[in-house]
Formats: sequence, structure tokens, C-alpha cells
Amino acid sequence: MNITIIGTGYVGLTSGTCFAEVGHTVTCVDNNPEKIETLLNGEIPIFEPGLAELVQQNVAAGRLKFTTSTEEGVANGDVVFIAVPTPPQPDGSVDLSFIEKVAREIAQCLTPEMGYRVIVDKSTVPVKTGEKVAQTVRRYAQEGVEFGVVSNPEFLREGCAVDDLLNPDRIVIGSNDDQALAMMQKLYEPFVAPVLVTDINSAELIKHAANSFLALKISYINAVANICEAAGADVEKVAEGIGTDKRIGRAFLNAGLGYGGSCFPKDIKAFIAISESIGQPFDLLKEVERINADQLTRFLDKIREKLWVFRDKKIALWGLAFKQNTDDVRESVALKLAQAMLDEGATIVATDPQAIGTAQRFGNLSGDISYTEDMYEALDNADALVIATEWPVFATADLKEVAKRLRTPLVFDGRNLLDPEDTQAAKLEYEAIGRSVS
Ligand SMILES: NC(=O)C1=CN([C@@H]2O[C@H](COP(=O)(O)OP(=O)(O)OC[C@H]3O[C@@H](n4cnc5c(N)ncnc54)[C@H](O)[C@@H]3O)[C@@H](O)[C@H]2O)C=CC1
Ligand SMILES: O=C(O)[C@H]1O[C@H](OP(=O)(O)OP(=O)(O)OC[C@H]2O[C@@H](n3ccc(=O)[nH]c3=O)[C@H](O)[C@@H]2O)[C@H](O)[C@@H](O)[C@@H]1O
Repeated sequence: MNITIIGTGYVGLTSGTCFAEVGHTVTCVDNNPEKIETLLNGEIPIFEPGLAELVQQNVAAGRLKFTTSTEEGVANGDVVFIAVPTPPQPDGSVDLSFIEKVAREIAQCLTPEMGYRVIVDKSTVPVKTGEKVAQTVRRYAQEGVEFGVVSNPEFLREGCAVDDLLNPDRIVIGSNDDQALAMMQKLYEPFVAPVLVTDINSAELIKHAANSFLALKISYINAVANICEAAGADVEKVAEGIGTDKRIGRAFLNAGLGYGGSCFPKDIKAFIAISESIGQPFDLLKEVERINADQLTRFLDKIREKLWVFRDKKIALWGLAFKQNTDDVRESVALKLAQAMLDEGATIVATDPQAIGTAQRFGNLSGDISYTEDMYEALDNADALVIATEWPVFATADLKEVAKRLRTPLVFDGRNLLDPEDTQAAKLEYEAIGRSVS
């Protein structure tokens, strides 16, 4: 099928490329000319494992192209996806101005001669946005234009987006229009995954409910971790003990500094605002947010307790990205932690396998911070090592080398990556999350 994706960011570029990979012909549109220029030059504007190769192969095969022209995109696509940002407003509700603008732009490019078109919302949007998109397109399109609107939320995780897209747990398509649903089912035929067909409102709600539930799991285990600390238990054992129950599952029970990233913080805020706006306040999610914010404060207290004061202390910081396998630093807890330590006068030498460049460009950190590609070099003469992101390379660090390079052998592990016994063997003083047993 011929499809178009409007918005060539994390979601648009990765999903467009994966649609091309399974045989569709895809036009990716973006109104940022530098981004399109980069892609036309064969470069990828983001780090996502496996993506660069797939983009190259599909461009070479003639199934994937890039343009800044929405008109060209709409002319080429029987199915037109919207994958533009839905950022939070100061009160937590969703700024839908990007979606509204694209709906108008699509409407103005449609003609009755094009025949029936499907407009698909892939961005994460509040329930009932599809109805608004349909109204807007109808209002701005010529008489006689035929179209259907679908909600097809995206569940990919950054860092494993290609695999999540090619092998999804499920595909959700929601619409009140049978012709649109039939076209979407055909589009997804090459994927081996259960397809859940719903009305449009339910599909939109599934996305916010899914992200909120995952965030809830994280805050739940973090609250349990704090109880473990006070009681002298090990949260890793508790997570294993509850996670092996199939009804609960071990995934997303990793205690740590809490969730960050461009999605969970904004989507939880959005779901709180949506539920309030329709008269059904979801206060449980406010507690999820409170626990999440507390994790950072508690961790800082823990470091302060050992160091006494941050001023004139050199901290080796392992991790800048909001999670492993990405260069994305949006809403990264690692950066919030770094800024808090800098504010108290610490000197930081930071490292990250992929996110040094993005942290320098977009992190807005102010204070005495420098960066090194070499995670061991960061440790030289430092008063403590602080681990803030769950990169596997940190989990397998040579702890003898860590102990040798640090000035004082203090390690604060904000992601429970290291084995307490190994740290003991290396003569490191080790603090983690919810692991008070020695
Ligand atoms: N990043 C992620 O892991 C996931 C994001 N989502 C959702 O997908 C949506 C998009 O997120 P990202 O891809 O991360 O955003 P992004 O910021 O990486 O990409 C959005 C792109 O849209 C472009 N754009 C904005 N207005 C445009 C217009 N009028 N015409 C053409 N292009 C336009 C921007 O230039 C940008 O390149 C959001 O609603 C987000 O919540 C959903 C699942 C996963
Ligand atoms: O809507 C979205 O944008 C996406 O948001 C998340 O994906 P992502 O933000 O890429 O990353 P996650 O792997 O979910 O991690 C989010 C945050 O939670 C933290 N986390 C995750 C898991 C865990 O057990 N503990 C924990 O603290 C991570 O460190 C990270 O800061 C969801 O997992 C995706 O399904 C969803 O599509």
C-alpha cells in the first residue's frame, strides 16, 4: 500500500521505515527542512539501534522517501498517518495545536478526485481527539472529499523501537468507519501480531491507560523499595518474588531513580488532566507522580548523608540518557540529578555511551560539568561514583578498576545495576535503592 507519515521524529521515522521494510511504499514528511536534508543525505537524526541500516536499505529499494511537502505526501498516501508532537501545557493538559494544524493541512491537500483516504492518528492524544480531527478535516476540505479517521496508538520503546515495531505485542486500531478499519487491517497484514479492533475513543484511551499503568508499576516497586530499605529487605528479591506470578509479571518492576523520558511524565500528567476534564478525577496517578519525584530527592539525601557536603566534591556520573540504548535526554532523571548536585557546588565528570552530545546540546546543565567518552577516566580522583542510567556496560564494569581510580571508594547505584557482593569484594562502599541488607 502507499502510505504517508506526517512528522518524521522518533515515531514517524521508525514506524515509516518499518512499514517500508514489510513492503509498503512510504513517504515521510517533516516541516523541519534540516531534518529532511539530513535524511536525504543518508544520515539519521537520532540514535536508534538497527534503524540506520533499515533506512538505507529501504531508500535504496525505492520504498522509502522523505519530503518537506505535505501536499506531495498526501497525494502519495492512501493512508496518511499523523505522528507530530503532543507536548504538555503548563497545567498538564495536552497541547493539540500540532495535531489541529496537520489536520487542516491534510484537509487542504485532499481533493475529491483522490478517492477515499484514511487519516490515522499515531500521536498520543486525549480521548475524543479523533472526533475533532474528523470535524476539522471536514470543515477545511473541499466538498466531495471522502475520508475516514482512525486511532492507531504506538507502543514502541526508544532503544528497541525497530524490534517493537516489527514484532509488536499487539496492534490497536480504533475507528467508527468500517472502510477505514478494513484498509488498516490490510496495512497490518504483514505483521504477525494480534490486532485489536475497537471504536475510536477506546483506542485513544488504551494508550494513556497503558502508559499510566506502566508508570504505576514503576512507582509501586519504588514505594516497595523504600519499605525494603526501612525493613532490611532486598527489593530485587521482592521484585522477583512478585514478578514470577504471571498475573503480575517481572517487567517494569525495576526500582531506581524513577521514570523519565519524553512520554511517561507528559502522558501521566495528560491522563490526570483528561480524567479531571471529564469529571472522573484519577487521583491514584497523582500518587504515582509523587512517588516518582520523591525517588530523586531520597537518592540525593543518600549521597549527601555520606559526602556530607557536595561543595568541592568531584562526582563521576555514569549515565545521562533517560534510559539505556538511546541518546535521548528529554526529561532525563540523570540530568535532574546532575543539576541538583551542580547546584550544591559539586564538580561532575559525566559519561554516557550515546548521550554526551545530546546532553551538551539540549541538557541546559549549568555548573562545573565536563564530559568524557571513557567511563573509567571519569572516575579518576572522584569522591564518588553515581550511576544514573541503566546501560548494560555499567552493569558489567570492572569494579577493581573502579575502586583503584576513585579517591574514596563510594558508589551510589541509582539503577541497582551492580551486585552488592561484587562491590563488597572490590572493597567499595555501596549504596543502591531498596537494598539495605548486606
Ligand atoms: N518517542 C516515543 O518513544 C513515542 C512517542 N509517541 C507519541 O508520538 C508523538 C510524536 O512523538 P515523537 O516522534 O517522539 O516526536 P518528535 O518530536 O521526535 O517528532 C515529531 C516530528 O513532527 C514534526 N512536525 C511537527 N509539526 C509538523 C507539521 N505540521 N508537519 C510536518 N511535520 C511536523 C517535527 O518537526 C518533528 O520532527 C507524540 O504524541 C508522542 O507522545 C508514542 C509512542 C512512543
Ligand atoms: O508512549 C511512549 O512514548 C512510550 O513510553 C514508554 O517507552 P520509553 O519512554 O521509550 O521507555 P521505557 O522503557 O518505558 O522507560 C521509561 C522510563 O521508565 C524507567 N523505568 C523503566 C522500567 C522499570 O522497570 N523501571 C524504570 O525506572 C526508565 O529508566 C525510563 O526512564 C513505553 O514503554 C512505550 O510502550 C511507549 O510507547
